Amino acid sequence: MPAAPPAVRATYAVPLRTRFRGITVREGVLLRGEAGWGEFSPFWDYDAAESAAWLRAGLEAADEGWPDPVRTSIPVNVTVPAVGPEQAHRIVTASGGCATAKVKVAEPGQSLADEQARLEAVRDALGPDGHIRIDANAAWDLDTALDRLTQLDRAAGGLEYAEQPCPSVDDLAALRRRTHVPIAADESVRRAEDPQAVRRAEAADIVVLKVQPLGGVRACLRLAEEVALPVVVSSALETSVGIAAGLALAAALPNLPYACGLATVHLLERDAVADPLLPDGGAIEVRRPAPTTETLAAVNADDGVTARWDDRLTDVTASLAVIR
Ligand SMILES: O=C(O)CCC(=O)C1=CC=C[C@@H](O)[C@@H]1C(=O)O
Ligand SMILES: [Mg+2]
Repeated sequence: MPAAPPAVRATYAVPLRTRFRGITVREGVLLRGEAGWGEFSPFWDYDAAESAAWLRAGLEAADEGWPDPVRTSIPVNVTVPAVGPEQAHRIVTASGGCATAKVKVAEPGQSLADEQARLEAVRDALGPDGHIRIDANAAWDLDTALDRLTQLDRAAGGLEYAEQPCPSVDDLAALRRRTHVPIAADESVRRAEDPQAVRRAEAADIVVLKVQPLGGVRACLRLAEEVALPVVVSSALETSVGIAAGLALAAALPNLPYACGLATVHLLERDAVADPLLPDGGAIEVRRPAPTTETLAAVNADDGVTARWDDRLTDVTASLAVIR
């Protein structure tokens, strides 16, 4: 792997259609190497050391490419941000045929009633055969999680699983022993020193793997094998350049029992490619669309944002050299 990021690169900044994860504009750098385009877009709350994994993933895409796929299409969930019930209904109906919805809950400032109304609307839009999962982004303590899971499971007409209801692995394990709702670990894998702790503590039924924070497709395949739990591949809200890496992971996993969280390009107002990776019939085709001069111009960041990302790339490259 080269010590420096490829010289051919483009910094993008694209507004989100709905506030998500506290952000309203998604930014990052697209890198072009011998194997194609890669994406480097750590959120700003990831420091240089944590962002090294994100850079490894972008460089893997640009310089090496990915292992061969074993499937050609990936079933996906529609992602429903913390919006009101009418909008939630519309998002599911316009999702491109998704039979699974992932609903954000535990958003600051929202009540249990808001969440119940959102879940009821999503169930109405999906019908009785659809699957509903929730993501609390580690917001609840154990007692709150127990209470909320009971209430939200009822409002949803059954939950497929709850993603990261509590922050600690111990609380996830305790919760898992006391609820029938399956538990998925996300932050406990992607931001943890020791992603295997989840398996040792029997804290989850499912792990959510994201290519950028976990250092690339090959690193995720190794982790999936070691952790030996069903995997849901999710996005980090990338452009289609980053989503292609998630699809490559989902396509290369030996087993893929659940829909993946890769249908997030529609959360962006614009994409970096002309033929975005969006679902059709509830699945996204495994392919790798490339940006063009015109599509890059449409998402181009201004000089100030580009300078910030140039600095960040320099810092993260330095920490990558130390970590490697
Ligand atoms: O899994 C999905 O449906 C979409 C991706 C998604 O929800 C996320 C992407 C990026 C950052 C996270 O806050 C969030 C998540 O927690 O899973
Ligand atoms: Mg999550």
